[in-house]
Amino acid sequence: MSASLLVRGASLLGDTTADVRVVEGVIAEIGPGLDADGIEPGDVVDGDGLVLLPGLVDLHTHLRQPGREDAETVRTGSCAAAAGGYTAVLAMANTSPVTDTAEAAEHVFDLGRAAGLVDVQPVGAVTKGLAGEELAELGLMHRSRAGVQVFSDDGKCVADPRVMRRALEYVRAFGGVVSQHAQDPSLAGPSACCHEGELSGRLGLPGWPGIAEEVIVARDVMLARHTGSRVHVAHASTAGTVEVIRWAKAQAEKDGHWSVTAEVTPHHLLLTTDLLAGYDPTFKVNPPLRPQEDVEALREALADGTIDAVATDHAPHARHDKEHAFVDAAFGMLGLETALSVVASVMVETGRMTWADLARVMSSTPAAIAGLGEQGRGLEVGAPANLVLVDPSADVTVDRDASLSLSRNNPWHGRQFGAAVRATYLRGQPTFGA
Ligand SMILES: NC(=O)N[C@@H](CC(=O)O)C(=O)O
Ligand SMILES: [Zn+2]
Ligand SMILES: [Zn+2]
Repeated sequence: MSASLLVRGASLLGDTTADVRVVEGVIAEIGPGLDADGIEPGDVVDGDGLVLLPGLVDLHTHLRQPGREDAETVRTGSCAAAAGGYTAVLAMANTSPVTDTAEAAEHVFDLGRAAGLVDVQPVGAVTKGLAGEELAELGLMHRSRAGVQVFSDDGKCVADPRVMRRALEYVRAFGGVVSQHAQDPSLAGPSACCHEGELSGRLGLPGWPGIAEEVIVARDVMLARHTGSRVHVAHASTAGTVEVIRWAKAQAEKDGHWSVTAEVTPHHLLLTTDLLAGYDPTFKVNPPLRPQEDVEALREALADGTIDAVATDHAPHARHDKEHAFVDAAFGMLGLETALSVVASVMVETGRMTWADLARVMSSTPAAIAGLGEQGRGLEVGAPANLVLVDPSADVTVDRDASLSLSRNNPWHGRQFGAAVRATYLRGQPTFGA
């Protein structure tokens, strides 16, 4: 397989039909009826009936390596990412050891390059050991070979406002961003595991109220404004969070010297808290699945740009951590392989967004937030050929046992979707399908 290919007759961003010629990993020509000179016959791809999008970029992936290679490795997670149409993923820092030094970040970066299926970009921890007290080596991680731009204690909230303020001040110097797992630890107590509401009462599960997210988001946007820095809201899950972000974006626009961005997960766009009625730990996740009103607000916010991006929060867990009584099971669910199908079904097939909008929220905007400029260039001549071919009229049923992830905590098992990834290319090299 060479890194040169010709994709014939696909609908670019779901719009115009054209051919795309890739030479040595770079988009060389876009137009109707391109000739196949110099392209091996096996490298001419029939795109008829398919939608061509730029490779997806995930701002929020847990790859588990180092430390929990029983749940996922950089290689298996990269395989799952490529199968989901991704060409870059940001690998969260809550590994063991934590990615809180330049060496740790370079290690994850190198594992990603060695796997070679997606660009693995490490996220650096905000605090040493995710303990929430002392800042990690933010500057050294940024200046390292890994070039860390995004910092997060994800899995834990940077709860101390003084620590958050200092982190924002620190990353401002080099244009970095702090991605916050917004969960006030005292409002959502230590055993909170389910949306606090009528259902949590009935099930007898400790509740995790939306306000525990919203107060942290409100605090953080004020800190970002005060410090003139950039804050990113990880996995936004409530209507109240959307309101705060909407207000904050309007202020940031007027002020001009700070910014807030936000992501939503595919599961928070479709699944609701009533799935917990069966006490199945597959549906246990942080933040918890919320009621339909929140889901509606998140969809609207994604469509109108209040929420900037979709991020998977792919969180693989080994059977022995997930198969427990609900209160004891680990938080998190798989997401890389199904994200495009879910977002297409909720947002595109319903007419809320176009394929071009989907490419914006799943590729160019997340690339911009993470400072991965080349990954965000999209379908233009001269851009790296990071491509995904999507079948918009597939009829697929998710099978957890067909997953390329090492884990099986798949909340989509048995669900049917109308769009599916057919092939993925990283700089012209096929990484899935094809
Ligand atoms: N989302 C989850 O439920 N779990 C994540 C951590 C996190 O994203 O907060 C994990 O690392 O398993
Ligand atoms: Zn989180
Ligand atoms: Zn996460």
